[in-house]
This record gives sequence, C-alpha cells and structure tokens, in this order.
Amino acid sequence: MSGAGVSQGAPAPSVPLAARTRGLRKVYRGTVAVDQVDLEVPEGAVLGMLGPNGSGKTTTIRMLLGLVRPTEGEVELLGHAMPDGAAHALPDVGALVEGPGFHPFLSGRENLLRMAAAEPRLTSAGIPGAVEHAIERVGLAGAAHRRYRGYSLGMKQRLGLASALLVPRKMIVLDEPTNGLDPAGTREIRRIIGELHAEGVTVLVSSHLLAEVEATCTHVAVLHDGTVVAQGELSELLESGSPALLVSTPDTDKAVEALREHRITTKLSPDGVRVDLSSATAPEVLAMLIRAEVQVYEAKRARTGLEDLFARLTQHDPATPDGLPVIDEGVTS
Ligand SMILES: Nc1ncnc2c1ncn2[C@@H]1O[C@H](COP(=O)(O)OP(=O)(O)OP(=O)(O)O)[C@@H](O)[C@H]1O
Repeated sequence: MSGAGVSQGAPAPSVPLAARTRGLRKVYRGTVAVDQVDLEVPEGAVLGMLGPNGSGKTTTIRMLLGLVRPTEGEVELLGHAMPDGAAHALPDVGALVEGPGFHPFLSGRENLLRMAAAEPRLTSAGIPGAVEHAIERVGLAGAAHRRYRGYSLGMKQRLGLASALLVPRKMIVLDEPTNGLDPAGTREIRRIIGELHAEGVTVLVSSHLLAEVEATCTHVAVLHDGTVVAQGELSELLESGSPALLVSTPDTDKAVEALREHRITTKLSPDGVRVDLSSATAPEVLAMLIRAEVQVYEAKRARTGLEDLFARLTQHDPATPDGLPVIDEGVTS
C-alpha cells in the first residue's frame, strides 16, 4: 500500500547514507515483525521512524545496531555490514534502546563511569570529565548520586541518553526517547536532538508521537505492519497530500453550503475552512464563494498535517471533520 505521490524508495542516490537496510526481514516464531524494509538514513538527517505500536520500529533498530540478526536482508551502519562489522561501526554510534543494562544498585554516575570505561574512544584520564559532561547535558546533575533502582522512568531515559552521549558520535539512535518524560523533559530531548543536528550528527529516532516527529525531524520513515509505507524528507511528504485551500471567513456555514452545491469537499479546521482542490482550482473556489456572498478574509494553500498523512498511510482515519490538523505554509512547528 502506498500514499499517492509519496516515495517509498530512496532519497537521491547522491546523498551519502549513514545507515541503510535492504530487504530486511525478521520473523519471530511465525510472527513477521519486519518485512522487506529498505530504510535509508541520509547523513546529517534527523530521521523519525514513525509507526503504531507493533509496527516493527524497535525490531528494525535492533537489527541496525546488530543486537538482533535479521532473518533475511542486509544492514549497513556507517559503511559497515552488520552485525559482523559491529566492532567498527558501534564506537561511533550512541544508542538509547530498551534495557540498556544499568546496574540497579549503582548510582547514575557510577553506572556511567562503568559504561565510559568500556568506550574505546575514552582514555582513563578523560572518563570523569566525559561522564560529568553527559550528566549535565541531559539535566541529571541533581540525581546522578542516587541509585538507579530508585529512578523514575524519565530519569532512566535521561541516563540512557547520557550513556549514548558519552563521546562525540557520528550517529545517535533513540528508541522512543520521550517515553515516560514530562513536557519539560520532552522539550529537553528536542533541544538535544536539535543540538546534535546542528553539530552534523545523524539522528535516528523512533516514535509513535506525530507531533514529536513533526517538531524535530528533517526526514520521516512511516512503518506499518512491519513494512515502510513511505519515507523521505518531511517537507516533501507533507506536500504529497491532496491540494487544499485554507479559507479564513466569518461565514463558515455559508461557505461550506455554497461549495457543497458544487460537490466540493470541505473540512473545518481551527484556522478556517479547508477546501479540497482536487476537483476545482483555487480561483474557481474563490469565485464560487464570492458569488455566494461569502466574506473571504484570507485564502492560502494548506499543507496536510502529518497526522492526516499518517492516517492515510496506515489506513485508519482518526480525524473528525472538525479536528483535521492543517499546517499553514510557512509556519514551522
Ligand atoms: N522478541 C520477540 N519475540 C516475539 N515477537 C516479537 C519480539 N519482538 C517483537 N516481536 C513482535 O514483532 C512485532 C513488531 O514489534 P516491535 O517491538 O518491533 O514494534 P514497535 O513498532 O517497536 O512497537 P512499540 O511502539 O509498541 O514498541 C510485534 O508484533 C511484536 O509483538
């Protein structure tokens, strides 16, 4: 299944890739977790792997990192075939995945000191400074002396992120990093992702939260039932929806009624009336509204929200006519 005009394939071949998979498949005792996944993570991108629960995000990430061996297919991470090239690729990759193996009776700081000791890029003299820097960066300074077993889920996430950031990396992989975080924690993760992006680090982040992906990512791969149903630059994917016009008017009911007479579909959004342009052009729609004596304050092309795109790609539509999210052109979230 695919969305009209949405690329399922690769970005332009000239774009260097930090990670890629080809025909990736994983079967667990008869359950197909991942099937035919051709994922491409461009260097320097913040790629959001988006999918409902059980769509195969974690399994794909685990295969990328060499934690799980694929049933079929190939994985390349920073130019090394995985899992065999793990020793070469992984020192340059920081990862936050489920169950990072922290010791419950050690403090956050002691856990990081242990992990830092296993980092091939750190000298023993550099370890304490690297640990303190990582603790500061994730906002865990106040709790670093406490035992891990007393940590909240959000603190555990921060510690996992700190371990991923112990040394400068070429790539950071985060599986549901905002799970268990409060809004302030979520904002901090966004800030850290933004900093990493500015430094040129490639970030792969999985999420089932559309707003999070929309706010932080340059690229998206949408997973559904174990396969990639769309991938590409976020801005291009958002423009791949059906064209629409967003009309700002105080005469909402009159506008909807006038366009209905011409069999033109409309949806109400908080910013106005969203008019489907697949059967009429924008000037035609405006002429119809003016003939019906509808006051038009403003009319502009609307972009489809990620939620709408996601609903189309995963074939369930949670949007009610009143609730359809619309992103105005030029507005970044
Ligand atoms: N170790 C395992 N043994 C058996 N089945 C598994 C295993 N790991 C994953 N699965 C199954 O594979 C499918 C994909 O799971 P996966 O965890 O990769 O999805 P996900 O998109 O990360 O979901 P979530 O958002 O809930 O974490 C699910 O049906 C899951 O039950």
